[in-house]
Amino acid sequence: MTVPPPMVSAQDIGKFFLAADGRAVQALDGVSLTVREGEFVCVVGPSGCGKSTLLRILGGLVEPTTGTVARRPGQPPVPPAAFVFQDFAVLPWLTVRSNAAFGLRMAGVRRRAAERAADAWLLRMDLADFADGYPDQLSGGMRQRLALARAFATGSPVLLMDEPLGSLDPQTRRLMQEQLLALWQEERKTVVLVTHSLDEALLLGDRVLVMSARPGRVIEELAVPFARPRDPGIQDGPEFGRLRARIWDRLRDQLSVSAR
Ligand SMILES: Nc1ncnc2c1ncn2[C@@H]1O[C@H](COP(=O)(O)OP(=O)(O)OP(=O)(O)O)[C@@H](O)[C@H]1O
Repeated sequence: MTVPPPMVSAQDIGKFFLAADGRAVQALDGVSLTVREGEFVCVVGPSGCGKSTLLRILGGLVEPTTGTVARRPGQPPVPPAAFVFQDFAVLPWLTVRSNAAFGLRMAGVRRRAAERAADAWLLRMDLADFADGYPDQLSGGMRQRLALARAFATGSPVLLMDEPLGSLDPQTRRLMQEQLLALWQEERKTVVLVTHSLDEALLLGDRVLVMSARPGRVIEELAVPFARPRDPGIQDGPEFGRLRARIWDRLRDQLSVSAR
């Protein structure tokens, strides 16, 4: 079997920020990872350990202080990576259609073509009836589906997701996890997803990376053994519980470090 090519890889990433009081804050320390084409990698870790910073560095929004990042070059106008953020990042002054087309418009695609791609994704995400409305007419779950439509519509092979379901109520979140699982199975994008939910990481990911308390390092990497396509019912099985307990054991130590 041939090994898929790396889409994003990071070598020995370190990141310092200057805090408001002038102190240097080390967010990341020696993080290395390679994400291969079609892989779904989930990142868990204590609050403030640098997960979002790592994702932004992988996507080129933030420069690392040390280390290097390599991304497979995109085929313009498709951006090499598209982001999905927790707070939906929808623009309230644009219609739902223009929001869905926004990523492509930013990549220089003409309005007509961008809106055609957006409409196709709005249809897939059950939002076609709202295309001419505005985001404030959408529920939280619908807004997050809009954010996903925008990212998928870009055609980017790499999706970087920062707690994309974190603002949703538990039932909507579970439904969205199942929807994301099905979408990934159809689209086979390369995904890096940051989450606080161990269940989400195990349900969706091929690998789960566990990060230490700040400065964030990768302290464990777990290959998720469940075959694809996955049935969301795996969450109720004993193997799922065993893996969740294993990750929690590693994480618990780090949470107590970060609480000190
Ligand atoms: N632009 C910035 N300027 C200064 N400090 C920053 C900046 N961005 C992040 N930090 C600091 O870097 C550390 C890591 O932040 P980051 O948001 O990456 O963590 P996180 O693991 O994603 O947190 P959470 O799980 O709470 O979202 C934190 O201490 C944060 O305050």
